[in-house]
Amino acid sequence: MLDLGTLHFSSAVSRGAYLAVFLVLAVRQREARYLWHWIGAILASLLGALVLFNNPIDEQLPVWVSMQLFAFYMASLVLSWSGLRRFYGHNLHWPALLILIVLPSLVCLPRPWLNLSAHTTTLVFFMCAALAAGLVVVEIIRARSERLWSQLVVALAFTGYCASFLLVVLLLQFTSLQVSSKTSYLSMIFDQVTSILVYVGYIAMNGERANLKLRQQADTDPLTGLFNRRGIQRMLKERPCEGAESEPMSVVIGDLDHFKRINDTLGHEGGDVVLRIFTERLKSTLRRDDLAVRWGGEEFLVVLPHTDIEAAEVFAERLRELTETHPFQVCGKSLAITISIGIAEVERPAEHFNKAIQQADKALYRAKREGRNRVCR
Ligand SMILES: Nc1nc2c(ncn2[C@@H]2O[C@H](COP(=O)(O)OP(=O)(O)OP(=O)(O)O)[C@@H](O)[C@H]2O)c(=O)[nH]1
Repeated sequence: MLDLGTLHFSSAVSRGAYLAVFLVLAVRQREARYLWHWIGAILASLLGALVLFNNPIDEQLPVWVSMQLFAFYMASLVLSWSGLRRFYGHNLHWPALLILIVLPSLVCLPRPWLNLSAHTTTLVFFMCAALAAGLVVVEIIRARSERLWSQLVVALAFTGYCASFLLVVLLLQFTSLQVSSKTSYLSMIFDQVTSILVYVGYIAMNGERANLKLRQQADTDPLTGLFNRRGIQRMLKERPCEGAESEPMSVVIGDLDHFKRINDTLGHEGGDVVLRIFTERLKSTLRRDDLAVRWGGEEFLVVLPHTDIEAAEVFAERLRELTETHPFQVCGKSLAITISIGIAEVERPAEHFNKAIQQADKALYRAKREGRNRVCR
């Protein structure tokens, strides 16, 4: 079996390794300030491990050593929590964080004068530690909209920490449990496993979010924030039917008329403003399940689930009218802009989506040929 000294040593070494990895990440991702909190958390627990390494646990620890230990381990937990708050974009309340870090140490301070036993101060420490670990779990539960699988690993680890700290509180309070080399041995093994889950979990959360962001950027048109072609193809692959196969589905392709003239008179920036204003109008006409896509330069595609060709025509006509009757205010000028629209119903199965787009595209060209500012099917 491993002796306690070896466990403390391996704990310190593994934390040193995590520290190196997190430092590299923090230097490469300067905007990710939460990484510095997690670096602080690892550093604090590394220092705590070194203090334990230097002090035999079977003897009652001197007040000064207990204070250091409690402060380092509380700092590790609290900085984990503050890092997560930053990760999710929440504000920090530094005074509250500091109080939580130093409270167990402060309780140690008057120990010799108030005749407080080490047992009482240890109890306070574990209660504060359970609170801090619980706060981490609450933070992750509150942020479930982030949809990161890796945050579940961190939540699991901190649930384990919180439960084990509460268990120690109960045992200290209601049994004659003494902190000894045997209990320390078990807690060290538990900590070694759980801290791996926490730190690897943090690295995975960081990577998973970066991946999601990249994928979102690749699927989104930066000017309008709508899906681009790639985005809609992926979306349809992931949600192929948009409802039952028996449900109708239609596609609408709209192209702003004479857009080149707008660019020629107002410049490219003016043209961009028109595209943004049109996007807002388009969005205001959509239902929750409808998907809008920037299909090309001044061409927009709308996928309308649960919609037959008649209903799609009503939608398209409304969009055409909204564009025509509300002049666009750009660079202090009021512009009358119109749109030509082609529509088609998607034959089932949904694999015929591309065929429907070709049909809507043909209808759009007919709308252009027949004089623009109209809907064709
Ligand atoms: N401002 C701006 N212009 C764009 C963008 N993408 C494409 N365009 C311009 O859109 C114009 C499209 O011109 P055309 O394809 O000739 O079509 P049009 O002038 O709208 O004429 P019709 O479609 O026939 O009514 C071109 O001048 C492109 O440079 C963009 O992101 N921003």
